[in-house]
Amino acid sequence: MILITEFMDEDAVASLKSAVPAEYQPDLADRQGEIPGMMAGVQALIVRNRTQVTEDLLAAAADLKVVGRLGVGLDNIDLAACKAKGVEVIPATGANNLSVAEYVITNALVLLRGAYQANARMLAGEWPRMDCAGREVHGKTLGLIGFGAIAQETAKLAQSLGMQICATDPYVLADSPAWTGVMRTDLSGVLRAADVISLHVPLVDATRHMVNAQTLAAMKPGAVLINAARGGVVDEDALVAALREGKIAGAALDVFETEPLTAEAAAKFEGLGNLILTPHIAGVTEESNVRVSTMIAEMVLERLNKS
Ligand SMILES: O=C(O)[C@H](O)COP(=O)(O)O
Repeated sequence: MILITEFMDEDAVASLKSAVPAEYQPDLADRQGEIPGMMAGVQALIVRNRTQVTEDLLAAAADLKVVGRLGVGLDNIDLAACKAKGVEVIPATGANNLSVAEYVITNALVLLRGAYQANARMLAGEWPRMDCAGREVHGKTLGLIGFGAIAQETAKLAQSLGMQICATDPYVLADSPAWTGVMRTDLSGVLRAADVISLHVPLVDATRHMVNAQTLAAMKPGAVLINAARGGVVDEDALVAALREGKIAGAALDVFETEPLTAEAAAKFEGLGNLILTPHIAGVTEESNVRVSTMIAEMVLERLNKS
């Protein structure tokens, strides 16, 4: 039996159902408390980023062999507890690289251009030409904090637009071909050089609030920040202060310290110009949903067939 607790491409669900009994409840992550009670007989659990795969859930999952993750971030899964129970965790590595890379490039263009938030003023009869005359990305520097596969895809797109790239990542070896045409530096080097900074690190202890008052102060005046990684990597209060004080020129946030973003948690962003908020969709397009879902369906079935 397979239990799917969040949305998945319907064709991929159908292919699972044709092979093994599968229960598809795309809203089950909203009722997290019900999941442990449904785990008896479940050999594979398929989740996105909202289902919390905790030690408690695993304790109720005597038959579980594999967790398929319809995405790449694993901070909602207790990896140590999975390992201890011999439960394999399979992420959809690579399947949403392009959608995140396109998201970052779109936001770099929109944030530097500064032209797309004029509707209210124009509908009120204004003609704010000079306020909407922004900057080009060509010739600007994109700084990537974390230089894994998604960041590398983003770098390629940015280079095709004439951007320079600098990046930091202690896990990509100095002699990796990935660095060709990219300035390899450290965090402070990225903060100093970049006009656009994009985050590509997982949320772990070492990256929590990695972007804080100090790092924001070290960014170039006029620089912008894009976070499509994980909410906890950015200290939201420090970011709001930096935006209010004009220390940086804009930000795009796809991920938040609290998700879903409640009206209460969103209130601090009220009234900020050049701020783009999206609901954790950087990695989710129609196409990536098909790629991610197909990959996980195939890999989960392969894993179940082995046992
Ligand atoms: O980790 C990821 O790949 C992204 O956060 C997308 O994951 P999601 O599809 O669960 O939103």
